[in-house]
Amino acid sequence: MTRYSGIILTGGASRRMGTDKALLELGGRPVLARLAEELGQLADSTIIACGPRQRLEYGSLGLLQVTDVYPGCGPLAGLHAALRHTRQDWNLVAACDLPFASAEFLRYMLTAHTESQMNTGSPGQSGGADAAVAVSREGRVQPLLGLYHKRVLPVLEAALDAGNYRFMDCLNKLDVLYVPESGFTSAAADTPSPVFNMNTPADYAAAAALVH
Ligand SMILES: Nc1nc2c(ncn2[C@@H]2O[C@H](COP(=O)(O)OP(=O)(O)OP(=O)(O)O)[C@@H](O)[C@H]2O)c(=O)[nH]1
Repeated sequence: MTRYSGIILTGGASRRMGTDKALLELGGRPVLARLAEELGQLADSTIIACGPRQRLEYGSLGLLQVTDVYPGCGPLAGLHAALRHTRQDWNLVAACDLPFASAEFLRYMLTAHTESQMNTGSPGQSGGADAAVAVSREGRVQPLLGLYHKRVLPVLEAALDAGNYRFMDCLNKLDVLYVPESGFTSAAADTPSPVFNMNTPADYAAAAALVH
């Protein structure tokens, strides 16, 4: 059975929100704690890819933390830093501004990934696509919710070394499975979209209204 590590990206500046998005509370808990619990359902252990200041602020949550090797270079650098430390080849990734990223949706993505491996005739722990990323119902690619194999590290590192921090440019160099949210149905009614993106105070208010 394939084993997974978990990665939560929190190292952004949260400029639009004006406060650290990872520590905002939804349903009485910080988003970071919610995501750690969701990833913890599937991953052996979870790493937070954070900034240096956050290491102290997140201490009480008791999660492993790493800081970026390429500071100030965006989420690509966060994924790079985390992949250098995770134990498993396959890594489940969620950004802290996707508060409704769920184990249930990630399981759906894993099933899609496994099926694609079988369809391409390359089943096995390291066969098939290098990554699987979510695509919203509106067709927007969300690279910060998905599955990445450690073998993507050299591609990430080359891009960071070259000063190209655009995530999509990296995805275009990888074998990526794009998993549409539209094929996903949650077992629970009224489940918020797993790719709901929370960047501004208005987004936070909308997210809070979705939590019962
Ligand atoms: N480790 C790490 N994570 C990052 C970095 N930049 C962004 N992230 C994370 O990636 C996700 C998406 O970030 P963005 O919304 O693009 O940027 P942000 O800095 O969080 O927010 P803004 O300052 O409002 O643009 C969030 O979970 C961020 O915490 C970075 O340089 N390092």
